[in-house]
Amino acid sequence: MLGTGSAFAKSFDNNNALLTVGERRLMIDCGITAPKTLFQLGYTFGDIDALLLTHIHADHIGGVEEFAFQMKFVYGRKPILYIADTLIEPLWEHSLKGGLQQNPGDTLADYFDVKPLSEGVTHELLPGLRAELLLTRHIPNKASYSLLLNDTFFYSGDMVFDLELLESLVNERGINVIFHDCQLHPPGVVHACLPQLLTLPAHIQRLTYLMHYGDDQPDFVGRTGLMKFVEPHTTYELDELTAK
Ligand SMILES: Nc1ccn([C@@H]2O[C@@H]3COP(=O)(O)O[C@H]3[C@H]2O)c(=O)n1
Ligand SMILES: [Zn+2]
Ligand SMILES: [Zn+2]
Repeated sequence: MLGTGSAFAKSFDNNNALLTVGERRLMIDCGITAPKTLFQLGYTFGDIDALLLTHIHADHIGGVEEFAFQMKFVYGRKPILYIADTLIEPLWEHSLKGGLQQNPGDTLADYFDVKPLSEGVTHELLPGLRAELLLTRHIPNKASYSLLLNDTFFYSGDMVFDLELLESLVNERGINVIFHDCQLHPPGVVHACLPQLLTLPAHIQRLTYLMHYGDDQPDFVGRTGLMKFVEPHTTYELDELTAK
């Protein structure tokens, strides 16, 4: 995990991840803090093969302009950009064009090898890494996607509490690890909040790890029921997590 903080956290970096599969690396979201975090952890943008974006908020896309410019002008190649088909136009028109457009007619494709993802369809992102996007509720009229990885691991994009979805993922789809965004204080208007997540049945809590939390997270250690916190700047072995 590059970071595990909420959008406003200052002691935790943005909730972004770097997945390594064999020799290849996929970054999940690239927020404001991602360029500096990568540097602090000893990576460069040149180490990244592909970027996947969950939705358009600065803690998830605020570092994309630098990523795009560095890949073009420092590393001289187009990384893969995996993104929901519905987000391509708003990402360029509403967020990136102001900084990245150099010539009229420039598009995302001038910086990235854009691979549109359709919701509900499994795509192979890297050899050995399959992903399905799930449209999950975050902010009304704003698309945000969560990820099902290799049919075993659920990684929430920002989303509200959705008991029905979590039950169906675990009870019907065989998900055995959940990384879920967690707002520590209620009410959970645009994120699941801790009191809501504490109502999850025990067998789901045991599979659940909390991320995207605020600066007072240390006050909540030991107060998360059967759920654990995802730690920042920490590597998790998916095979080990999902094998439990
Ligand atoms: N309707 C909204 C919209 C946004 N927000 C806050 O702004 C943050 C943007 O990044 P986030 O990680 O989605 O978390 C959002 C809320 O903290 C919020 O609280 N209510
Ligand atoms: Zn966020
Ligand atoms: Zn968000």
